[in-house]
Amino acid sequence: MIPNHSLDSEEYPAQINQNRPDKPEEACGVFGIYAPEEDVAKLTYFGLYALQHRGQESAGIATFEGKQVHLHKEMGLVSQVFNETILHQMTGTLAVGHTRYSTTGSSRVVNAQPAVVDTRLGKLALAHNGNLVNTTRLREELLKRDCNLITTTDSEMIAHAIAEEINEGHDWLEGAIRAFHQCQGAFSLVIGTPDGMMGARDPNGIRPLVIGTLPSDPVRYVLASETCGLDIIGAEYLRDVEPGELVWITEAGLASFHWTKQPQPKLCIFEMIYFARPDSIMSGETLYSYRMRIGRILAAESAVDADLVIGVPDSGVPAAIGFSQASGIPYAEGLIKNRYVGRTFIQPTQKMRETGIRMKLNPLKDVLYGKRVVIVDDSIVRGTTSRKIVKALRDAGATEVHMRISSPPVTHPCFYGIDTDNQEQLIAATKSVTEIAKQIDVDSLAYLSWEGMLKATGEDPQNFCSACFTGNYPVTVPEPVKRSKLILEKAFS
Ligand SMILES: O=P(O)(O)OC[C@H]1O[C@H](OP(=O)(O)OP(=O)(O)O)[C@H](O)[C@@H]1O
Ligand SMILES: NC(=O)CC[C@H](N)C(=O)O
Ligand SMILES: [Mg+2]
Repeated sequence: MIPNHSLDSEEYPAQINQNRPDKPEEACGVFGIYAPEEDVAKLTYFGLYALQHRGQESAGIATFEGKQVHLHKEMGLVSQVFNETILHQMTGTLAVGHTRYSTTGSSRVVNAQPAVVDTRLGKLALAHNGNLVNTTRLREELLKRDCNLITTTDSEMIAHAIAEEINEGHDWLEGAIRAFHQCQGAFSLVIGTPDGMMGARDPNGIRPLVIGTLPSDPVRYVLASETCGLDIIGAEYLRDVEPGELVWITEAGLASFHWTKQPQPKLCIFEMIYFARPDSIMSGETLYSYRMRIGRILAAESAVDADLVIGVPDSGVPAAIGFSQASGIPYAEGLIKNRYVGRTFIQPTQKMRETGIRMKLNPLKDVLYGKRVVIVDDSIVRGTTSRKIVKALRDAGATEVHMRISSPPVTHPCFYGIDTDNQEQLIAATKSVTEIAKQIDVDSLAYLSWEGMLKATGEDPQNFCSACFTGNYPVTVPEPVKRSKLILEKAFS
């Protein structure tokens, strides 16, 4: 157990992390389970294992045994942070877990989650996916209330805001709800307490959070960022935590509270396009199905004459299959992914990122030689992946390379918990499609339309946040925060 981290030299304001070439596009994974009869630490470990793609910097679990909290968190992957011995010591009736990719506050162990904070009712342990946009104000308020903030994360601020309300006499639920009203931005939360576990989403439900049940009597509940976190432990998907909902899970079961009068669903569409796992259910179906469908729409919108369709593993593959089905052009595997290389390339320099891509994806010469190839990926963010891949395909003998992207151009950074880069790093923020095609050296390039992407969800397009494609941010981003990531108007025009 390592409760002893302290922050020595990092300065505040902890604005949203910016301009870090080593950052892939990720968010965080949260998990929680209330099941006194089970080994909750081990089940949380498995849940986090399934949510590893959401954050690869650090991992942590807190278990509650009455008022006692066992906490272990470290930098690294879930499999590196935990082992049998550690998990064995983490007894309890409920557990909360987190895989982190930092968005506010640096990537250091002190900032790893769950954030554990003392209150008059006992400790709370909070795991957060999302990102607040009003951290400067919130921090000032908390400091005025003499809070002992030891990290530079927004997540710790939420934990302290709840603790402050509890310490002023409110109970867990009132305290949490009062604190949520002080937070602006994206927050999907799992919060452990000695008396039960909470799950909550911000009024827009920007980040996902689902509820599952264990096949047990009495019914026990599980919370996870995605349904793949339920599948791995044999829990059944019950439903999503709704935007603006708080669920309270105790020995008595699950109670639901709608803590805000005007919830307005704005699920992040990038979760559907790229971020979440294809076997996770969102909007009533697995994302594999959604991604196949947008591949089909892409083929209809931007047909091309070619011999072969290939996908960029992993996340480009379902759309490539859909593209092939709709166009009638045969699908093949043209790039083999080394399964031991993580989701993306966490290297500090551009040169190392590029080596990372070669290490990760290797072209199949026999498949590609002499062929006119359509290559489908889910997104182009900085353009590093596409440029390298196109070169590799040509080196392998492809005679033409046509790139098709199953999302619109990413032109704006995310402030709500996916770490798309600073705007000037986003290739489509400053370049036209023709310029991008030239830069990545393809014979043709086409993106999915924004309308096509949203129509394919089968839901009201208003129910999604697509700010990274439009710049229309559903939760107002304060000017100083905007400035930390956006190209200033003058420079842009
Ligand atoms: O334009 P870029 O900045 O290079 O980023 C875009 C690439 O990054 C993502 O893949 P990633 O390798 O992160 O994960 P995946 O294996 O799940 O596809 C995405 O699917 C694109 O392939
Ligand atoms: N990507 C996320 O969801 C990160 C959660 C939180 N903002 C942090 O930086 O720790
Ligand atoms: Mg990819």
